[in-house]
Parts: sequence; structure tokens; C-alpha cells
Amino acid sequence: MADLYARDAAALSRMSHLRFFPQAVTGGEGCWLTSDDGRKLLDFSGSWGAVGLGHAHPAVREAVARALSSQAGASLLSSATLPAVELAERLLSIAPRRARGRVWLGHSGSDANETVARAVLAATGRTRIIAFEGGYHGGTVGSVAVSGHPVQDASARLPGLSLIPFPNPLRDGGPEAAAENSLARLRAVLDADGADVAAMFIEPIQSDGGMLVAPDGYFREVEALCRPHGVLLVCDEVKVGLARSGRLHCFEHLGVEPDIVVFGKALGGGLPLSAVVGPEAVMNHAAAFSFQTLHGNPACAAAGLAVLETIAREGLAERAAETGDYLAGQLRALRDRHPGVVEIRGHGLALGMELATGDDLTPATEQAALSVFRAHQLGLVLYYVGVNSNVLEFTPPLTLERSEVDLGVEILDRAMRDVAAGEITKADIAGFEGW
Ligand SMILES: Cc1ncc(COP(=O)(O)O)c(/C=N/[C@@H]2CCCCNC2=O)c1O
Repeated sequence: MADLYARDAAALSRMSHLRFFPQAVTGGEGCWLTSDDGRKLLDFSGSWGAVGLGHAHPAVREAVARALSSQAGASLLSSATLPAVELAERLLSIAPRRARGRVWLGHSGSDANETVARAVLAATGRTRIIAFEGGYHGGTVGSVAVSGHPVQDASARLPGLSLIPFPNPLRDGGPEAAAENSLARLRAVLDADGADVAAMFIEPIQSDGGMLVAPDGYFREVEALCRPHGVLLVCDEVKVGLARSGRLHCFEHLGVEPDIVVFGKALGGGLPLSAVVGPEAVMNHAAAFSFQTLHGNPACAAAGLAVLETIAREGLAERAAETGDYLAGQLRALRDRHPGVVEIRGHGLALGMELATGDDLTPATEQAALSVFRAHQLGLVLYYVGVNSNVLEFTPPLTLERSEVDLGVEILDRAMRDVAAGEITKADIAGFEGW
């Protein structure tokens, strides 16, 4: 087989590229990918958190095959279809009370968040939305418009968008100072324009912003400030939801009840599927408001139902909590051997390892890029996130075994030692721009 990576470069557009190393895969199963050179790669990313059950899970394969064996069309736009209805009913059954209205099905976290942003403005008649600096809600025009990640700073934001800082105890002077700094900005926005704010978008863990975990009680304060103004709380569970954090919903760690919940990534079991669950007043405010031809198609809807059933049947939330605690402990042990590791944070199998140097915590961006590049050479796939591109992200399949944790951490340890020894240099990562 000709070099698959070279063929990719000769045929596919760079517009989709977020490349850290020359990864080229031909298959995969469980937590393992098969590289085009025949190597087995241990996958600590799960395609950015989209492979919660592991690659090629039998339940997903069987559900999709069954849905396509007698295909109920390919769209819910102009027809009720059994797979879409079954999925929607299941999502309503696990939704928080405030959100238990109707379900919208889409293809991606982006189209789901874009739909929410449009719908909350249209349904309420208000013109403003609050979100967080560093937040990532998608790559489409309407989801970028309510995001705050610097990678999208060149793109248009919603004119009525107010971005407030996400509390970062490591860099904002500890949990109390970080929370107060953020809440002061939220109070100011609400005091000035609260009656015109339709919704506030939150990530229960801010993942692309750096796997940031807010201080205990912070989001309860946020909810308490928003409720009197009638501001809808939109929880973006796309990356850290669906059992990944050790709870079915990551917002359960926050002690809040969102009005609208957004699902994506792992919901589809590797297929393109997203969902918005929210109150009828928003979700039924208009017909023909947000649709794409293949929304709610039987194959993806069946996959989604299989994912939710498998999460429950295999106890994957409890498993993610246990495995995640073990992985976090193993990663924290690396701090003793690698001074650049300044913090391990997250919940369950939504973890981040921040790399920085010096008392001023200078982001170790180059170390992050070199470490993931070397890890791939040694057989481990993981990427970095963060507004400073210096946080290694751990979002493996929830089926990860302890033996795989041990192997992955051992590979990462060696990769970081090789980087520290100068065996990998900037020249090696030329052409892999990452974020
Ligand atoms: C909290 C959250 N909400 C929405 C999205 C957008 O989901 P899609 O990329 O499926 O449209 C994402 C997507 N995150 C990006 C996807 C692109 C590669 C960089 N890493 C991510 O996880 C997200 O993390």
C-alpha cells in the first residue's frame, strides 16, 4: 500500500487538518488503532472523545447493520422514523427535568450548538448570549459565534455575545480568587443586560480550553445569578458527557440543572450524531427552523440508541470513574520525573496534563507538541488542547483496561524523557502545526 499519509495529502483538503504527527490508520478495535505500517497504536484520544465505547463495538455494529437491513428512509425531516423516535424517547428519559421537552437530532456538536444559539434568541426574543473565554462549541459559523477559543479569534462572534473568564485556579490565584474574578464579570453583564440575555453556554469541564475544572460551587453560583434574569443554562456535554466524567452527565458534578443539554461526539459511537434536549417552549418555538437532509437518519439514530443502552448495561460511568482515578494517579506519578508537569486535572476519563515551566508557569507549548509526536512514534495516540496549546488531553474509550493505562503511561513517560533528552526537535514536527 502506497504511503497512506502521502495519499491523504494528495487527495484531501488541509482545511480539515488539525495534525500533530503523520498518523495514518486502516482499522481499529477497542482502544487500539491499526496503523498503515501494521503497528498497533494505543488510542488515548478516541478521536477527540468521539469513540466512547471503543472502536468497532459489537453493539453499534449490530444496531447499524439492523437499521440498514430494512432502512426506514434516511431522514426525519418529512417522516417519523422508528430509530429516531426510540433515540429521542431514550434521551428524554435521561434528561434533567428542566430539559425534558423535545429532542432535536443533528450530525455534530457544531450544528447542535448552532441550532441552540439560534433557537434561544428566536424563542425568547432576546438578543444576547453569555459564554466563556476559551470555550469551544463548534466550527460552523453559528457555533463559532458563541465560542471563545482563541483558535477562532479571526472568525465572527455573535454581536450580542459576552465572554467571561472560565475560572482557572492554577493561573488565577487559587480557587476562591478564580471564582470571584469570573463571577464579578458575570454579575456585571447581568446587571447591565440581564433582561436581554437569552442563554449562557457552559462546558462542565472546559475541554478544548485546557480541560479546566471550575472550583467547587462555582457553577451553582452561576446558576443562582442567571435564574432571576430568566437566562437559560445551556450545558455543552459534547466532549465530556455520556459517562466520560464518571457520571452519566458531567453537569452532575456541578450541582446544577441545565435547561438545555447538548450531546455529540460519543453519542454516535463513531458515526455523526448530535442531540439537543430542551424545554418545549424553545424546542417547539417554530417548525422548519433548523434541518439538514440526513438528520435523524436510521443508521446514526440506531447507533445512538445502542450507545446509550451500552453505557447503562456495561456500567460505563462507574468504569470511567474507576479507570480515570487510576489513570490520574499514574499520571500524577510522572510529575516526580518530569518537572514540566504542573497539574493533572479532570473527572473520570476526561483528564488534562498541563505542561509549563518556571514560577510564572510559562506554557510549555513546544514540549507538548514534541511529546505527542514522540508518543505516536512509540505507539500511543494523544493530542494537546488549551488556549496555550500546552495541555495533553486524555479522552480514551471508556472501556480502557488498567493494563492499557499502564502501557500508555509508560509510553508517555518514555516519550517525555526522549523529548527532555533532545532526541526529538522542532525540525521533526515541521509541517504539523496542530492548533
Ligand atoms: C465541548 C465541545 N462542543 C462542541 C464541539 C463541536 O463538535 P463537532 O466537532 O463534532 O462539531 C466540540 C469539539 N471539539 C473539538 C473538535 C475538533 C478538534 C479539536 N478537539 C475537539 O475536541 C467540543 O469539544
